[in-house]
Amino acid sequence: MADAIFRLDRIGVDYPTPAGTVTGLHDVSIDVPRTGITVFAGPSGSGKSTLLRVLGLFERPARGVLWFDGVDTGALRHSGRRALRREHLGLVFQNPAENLLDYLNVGDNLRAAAQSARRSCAPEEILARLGLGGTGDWHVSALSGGQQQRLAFGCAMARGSSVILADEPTSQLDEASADLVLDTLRSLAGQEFAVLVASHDDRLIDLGTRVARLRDGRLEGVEQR
Ligand SMILES: Nc1ncnc2c1ncn2[C@@H]1O[C@H](COP(=O)(O)OP(=O)(O)OP(=O)(O)O)[C@@H](O)[C@H]1O
Repeated sequence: MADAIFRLDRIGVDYPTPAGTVTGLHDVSIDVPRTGITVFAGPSGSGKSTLLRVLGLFERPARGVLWFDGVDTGALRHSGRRALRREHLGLVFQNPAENLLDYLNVGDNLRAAAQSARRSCAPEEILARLGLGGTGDWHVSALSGGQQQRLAFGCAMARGSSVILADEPTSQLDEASADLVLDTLRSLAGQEFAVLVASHDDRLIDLGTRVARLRDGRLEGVEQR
């Protein structure tokens, strides 16, 4: 793929356990496009979270090469990986509370996210894009779980992230809140981000512009839509 933000070549991850080595990923090779929603789908234990941790530069693979925007990330030292993460990668975890600072209001969460990437941001503009206009001075706990997840995506936008990585962003939400997250993903799909999501939620998988199916740590197939 000419315009890939990530290129993975035979990535393998091992976990040492008391019972022996568990292989989390076996020889995963895939290109991830610079825009659109790439969904990593698969049953529990298939390697989705492991793959997102590798892509988020939290986990160094035992084997294979991971390029980010043409850079071989395996050749980077810890500080280089951290800088790349800070400048380009936004993370959204499954539990809304993990994504936000509960002692700051909504607008200050966006400002803090921007500052962590040494940027400034216009909170009201981001909130309006997310359908959260007018909530800038609200306490985070006044938002529903779905709105908090929307704000977490907003924090990634405030950081200027070119890639947003989301691990099961709907799994801890009721249906109405999950709908808010799905709407947010729909609106991000046409924008300037690569959105990478791990999920086994069929409604989220349906939104994928590229769906990579994993099973037992192996890539079973990639569907371009
Ligand atoms: N820290 C770890 N130590 C040992 N084994 C691990 C660790 N993390 C993941 N694994 C193993 O690696 C494999 C892939 O796990 P992973 O969590 O990536 O799957 P998943 O598809 O995200 O599952 P789920 O949907 O349940 O979160 C599984 O066999 C799992 O048991």
